[in-house]
Amino acid sequence: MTKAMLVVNPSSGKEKAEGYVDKAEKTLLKRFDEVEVKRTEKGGDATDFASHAAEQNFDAVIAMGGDGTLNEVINGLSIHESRPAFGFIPLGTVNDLARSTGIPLKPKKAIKMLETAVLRPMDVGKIEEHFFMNVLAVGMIAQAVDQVSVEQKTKFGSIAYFVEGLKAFNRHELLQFKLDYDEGNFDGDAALVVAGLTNSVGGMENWAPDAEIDDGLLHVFVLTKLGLFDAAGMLPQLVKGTLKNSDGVEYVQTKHLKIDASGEDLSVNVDGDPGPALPVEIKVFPSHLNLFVPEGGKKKKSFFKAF
Ligand SMILES: Nc1ncnc2c1ncn2[C@@H]1O[C@H](COP(=O)(O)OP(=O)(O)OP(=O)(O)O)[C@@H](O)[C@H]1O
Repeated sequence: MTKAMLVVNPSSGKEKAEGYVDKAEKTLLKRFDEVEVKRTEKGGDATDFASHAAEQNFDAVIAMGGDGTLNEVINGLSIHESRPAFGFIPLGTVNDLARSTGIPLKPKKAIKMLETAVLRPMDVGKIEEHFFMNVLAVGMIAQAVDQVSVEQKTKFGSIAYFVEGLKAFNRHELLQFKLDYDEGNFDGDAALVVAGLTNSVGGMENWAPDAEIDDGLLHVFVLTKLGLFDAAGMLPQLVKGTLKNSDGVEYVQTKHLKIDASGEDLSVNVDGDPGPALPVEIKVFPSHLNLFVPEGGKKKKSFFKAF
């Protein structure tokens, strides 16, 4: 007998989640013998539910929510030896994992996709004691993104990030960073360090076109200049998918990373939410989870059918 858990954050996606629960449950019942629906009430619930599902040998945990909820579910699953398959119905503002895998951004379509979805291995990162699925960012702009409140996101969606990001350009001072990666180190001034597992970062799908969700690598970008003028110069490269070649950008691929910075008390933005303070150690767990992705997606060789 197969069992799936549907973890719903009713506050996510401008509080529209509830309207999709019935449809999602019915769709999952086409694939699984039993579906348990769990609604979160506060931060931490989604992690506890997912962890419980792993302990109870559920076959799959499907998250319905924004990146915060997805990150929590990944944390609940990743600590276990035996991990249920992971799926999600995106409801938030950014949804880089959906953008990177062809999972529809529209909830109705994402639910429909689950009927025929296949499993694909995905890497998970670990920063200190916390797992992540998309991206880490450190610098003044990342600090600014941390200032966006849940209320602002619910009301204004991605515009809230944009406004806070623009404000931060006024104080884009360079910081003294020290990075250690597999094949070297960086010791110098930078405005922003971004380390991603996915090709899409902050909703920008061409950020790191080389990145695959199962390549076992962190794609690290060190932006050594980042005034409004420099950012405008990088824009065409970002559109073309060649950001790594931009003037003022250092790019490395690595499995391990240490980040430190002197001066400011900086914390790391993890998958769009505030995370631990520097210094931090980061490690990739290759193909740690199996993710439901659209049938016939981009990279067929590592897809497999289950349930
Ligand atoms: N019932 C609830 N009411 C209010 N907040 C909740 C509830 N359940 C969970 N939360 C909190 O809501 C946070 C934000 O959720 P999430 O990121 O999934 O949605 P979002 O803010 O709409 O998406 P995004 O961050 O992509 O914009 C979670 O990290 C969690 O702490």
